[in-house]
Amino acid sequence: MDILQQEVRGIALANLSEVQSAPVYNQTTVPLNRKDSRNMDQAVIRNNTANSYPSNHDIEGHIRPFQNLPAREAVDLQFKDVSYCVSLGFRKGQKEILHKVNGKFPGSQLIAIMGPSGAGKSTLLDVLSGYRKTGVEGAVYVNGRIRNLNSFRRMTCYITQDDRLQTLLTVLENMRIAADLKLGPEVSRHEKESIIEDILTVLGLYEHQFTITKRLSGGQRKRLSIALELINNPTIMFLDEPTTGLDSFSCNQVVDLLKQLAKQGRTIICTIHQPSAKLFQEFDQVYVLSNGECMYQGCTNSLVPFLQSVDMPCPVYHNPADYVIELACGEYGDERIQRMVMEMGNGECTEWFTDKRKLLKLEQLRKKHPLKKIIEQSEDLTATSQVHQLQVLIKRGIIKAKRDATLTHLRIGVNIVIAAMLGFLFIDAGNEGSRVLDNYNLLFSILMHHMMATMMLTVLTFPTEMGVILKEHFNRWYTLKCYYLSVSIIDLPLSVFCCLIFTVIIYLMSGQPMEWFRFGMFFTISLLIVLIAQSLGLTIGAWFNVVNGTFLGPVLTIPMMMFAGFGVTLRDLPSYLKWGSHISYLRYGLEGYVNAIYGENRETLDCELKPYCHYRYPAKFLSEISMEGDQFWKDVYALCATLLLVRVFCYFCLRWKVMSVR
Ligand SMILES: Nc1ncnc2c1ncn2[C@@H]1O[C@H](COP(=O)(O)OP(=O)(O)OP(=O)(O)O)[C@@H](O)[C@H]1O
Repeated sequence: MDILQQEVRGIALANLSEVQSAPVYNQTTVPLNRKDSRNMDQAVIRNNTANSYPSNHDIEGHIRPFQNLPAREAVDLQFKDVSYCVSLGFRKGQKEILHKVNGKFPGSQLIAIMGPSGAGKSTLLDVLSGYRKTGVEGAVYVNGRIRNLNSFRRMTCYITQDDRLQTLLTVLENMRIAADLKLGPEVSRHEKESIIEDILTVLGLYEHQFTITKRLSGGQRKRLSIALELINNPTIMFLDEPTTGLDSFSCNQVVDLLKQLAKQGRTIICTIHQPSAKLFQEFDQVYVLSNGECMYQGCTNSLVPFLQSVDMPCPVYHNPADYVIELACGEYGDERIQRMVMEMGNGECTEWFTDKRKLLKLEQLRKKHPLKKIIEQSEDLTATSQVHQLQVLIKRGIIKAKRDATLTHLRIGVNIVIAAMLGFLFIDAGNEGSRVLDNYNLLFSILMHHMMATMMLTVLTFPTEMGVILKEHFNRWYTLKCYYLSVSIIDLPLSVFCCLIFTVIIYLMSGQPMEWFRFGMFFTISLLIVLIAQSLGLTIGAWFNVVNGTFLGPVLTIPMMMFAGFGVTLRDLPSYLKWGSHISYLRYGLEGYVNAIYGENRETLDCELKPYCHYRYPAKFLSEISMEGDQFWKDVYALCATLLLVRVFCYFCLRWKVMSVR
């Protein structure tokens, strides 16, 4: 398998040297056919409008090539007896989605996996790309040799159906980040810029390079998804429903582009629902699935003769793609499906390929692609060092944070507004002996604000980010460790700023003691609570979707509140529940606040509003709520330990989530 890795590396190195020398495609411009000229006309018309697509043809009518993405050596993909099972849950058994399917996907071809909804198209794509590993049986061969997943992933990319993009970055920023993460340090900035310019031009995104991604149209987003993965010039591209949700013009553009990529030696495999007759003709090969079995495999043009041969002729004027889907749906009876599956040998039959002689057997493929010298390759699939990944991810995080209306602007606004509201409600409560209980309520309110506002914001926003992480991590942009570290680092200054602004407002308005060390203690506790809440939010957001997370976040907080010592003092907690107060970080937070304000031998309080002040002496109040003794540092240590634990736990949750979907 290492030899295969070596082979891939060889291709990659060859590719790099080609980038530096003469680009292969300078000599191999592809003349336009009739369809191309039609497209060019359309492109020209659109170029005259405000929202234009740039033409990807030169003035002589040739398709403008990828100058900086040289051709790839074609890679053959074959699979034998591939089955895939999912567990339906505890004691519910298993469900087999793919039933021992076989197939051959030769290199340099644009291949469509078709079938009705639920036939198993996405599942087959996931299995072939290596995205799904658990529950998979059978063998996948790459150039005649059993697939080594690590080597295979180095030469492939996976483009999901939903465009998982960083919507707050411009097209160019997205491309630059992708180039920085996906191209090794040996590629210079100039080369990266040339590659980006080339890809954006060919994909018709050059004119939109300064547009924020969230403002792109569906078709442009899809092309950007493809552009991002093209940066490191993959040999095999898997695309899940690249045309879904696009108008016919955008569909044609995307498929035309895929065809160009296939012509350059890449194997392009995509699932597709029900293509129009015109779009269907664009594909070189079709693989039709029905209920997890192969009904047809072969050249697109051979589908009609095949249907004829099995006595299911395609009606005249009927789109063959529509007809075969109708058959696969069982509209003409299940026995027809079974007949086609049998005739096809569940994908083993190669009768209907264009040029059968060119289809090589596994041993012939191995001979054609001999083993190369083994070079040790690390298990790490990423192209750059972890320090570099961290730098790039932090850079991206900062751009996002500056533009994020929810996580940054709203968060700062909420902190200012809530601090001012609480300040007005508890104005000057901090120094007045008759308002000690009010002030205690205020401290608890501050604790709840820091906890809920930070946690819920993360619970609501992180699940959206999870999809992007899954895609980028699978496509080897970065390691999870680097991503997690970057998130933690980026959030820190914002947390400090929000906490500081909140603490200053509330501290001054509520008339807390004007001593720097007390302010420092108060701020420290606030910051630790915010960081713990953020980590809990990340954990819940990584594990659950938005709906479950929104429910579970507050619900899981209730026991922590019970044990904080607010309603029931720590002394009055039943002995069998005392353990709860030791694990409640809210208890340490509240105790820390109380100590910051009333501990450290605070002097006697003013008593101006009422003739009798029960808690004029702070020590008396501390004793009554059983928080006497200066516990502050113990609380800080406990909060630091909780923070560390939750952070580590969060990382493992994230890891587990990334692994479990596969
Ligand atoms: N984790 C799972 N548990 C149970 N059933 C599953 C699971 N994943 C997929 N399936 C089932 O497997 C079948 C194939 O799903 P898949 O998503 O591959 O279909 P598809 O052909 O891509 O459909 P569509 O075109 O609608 O996306 C469906 O019936 C789906 O319900």
